[in-house]
Amino acid sequence: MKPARLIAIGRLKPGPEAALFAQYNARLRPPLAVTELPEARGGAAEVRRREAAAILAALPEAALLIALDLGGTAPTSEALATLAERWEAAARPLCFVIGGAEGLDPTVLDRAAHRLSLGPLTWPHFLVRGLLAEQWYRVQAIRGGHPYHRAWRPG
Ligand SMILES: C[S@@+](CC[C@H](N)C(=O)[O-])C[C@H]1O[C@@H](n2cnc3c(N)ncnc32)[C@H](O)[C@@H]1O
Repeated sequence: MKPARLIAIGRLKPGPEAALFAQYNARLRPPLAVTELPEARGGAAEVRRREAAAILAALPEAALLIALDLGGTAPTSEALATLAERWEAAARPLCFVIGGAEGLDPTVLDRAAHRLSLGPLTWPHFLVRGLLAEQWYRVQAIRGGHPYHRAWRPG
């Protein structure tokens, strides 16, 4: 896998969510490089705007941005593996973004090359880090033919 960065709102304290992320990120070759940005204060729209300014400032200029967003498309793990190949072929720094409690501002969503949903349920942003790391590890397993991923669907 090519190197990828994760920009995430909030400081993840030691606890189950941090352990989950660390467990899967340690299996990734290479692991996701994480940039944490502080949660903004204010009304919901103001929080989104301020966090968006920080996200866009932290983003490498040529980055291929993948926004974790409930309103995005929710691929199967196999389809995510295919998307990963396409994203890597673009030869741009791959950067995932996870929003805060108020979600991502439209300026970030508009900048995204892809809006990735992990399904229609709303997950806490700190848990999304672990879910993303697990799926990115699964993508690595799918691409490498590793038995961690067992493709099976009920007939
Ligand atoms: C608590 S959620 C924000 C909820 C907010 N009302 C919204 O609609 O985006 C915090 C962040 O976690 C991520 N997230 C939560 N659930 C998700 C899902 N099902 N798919 C993709 N990302 C999700 C998104 O990046 C979101 O900005």
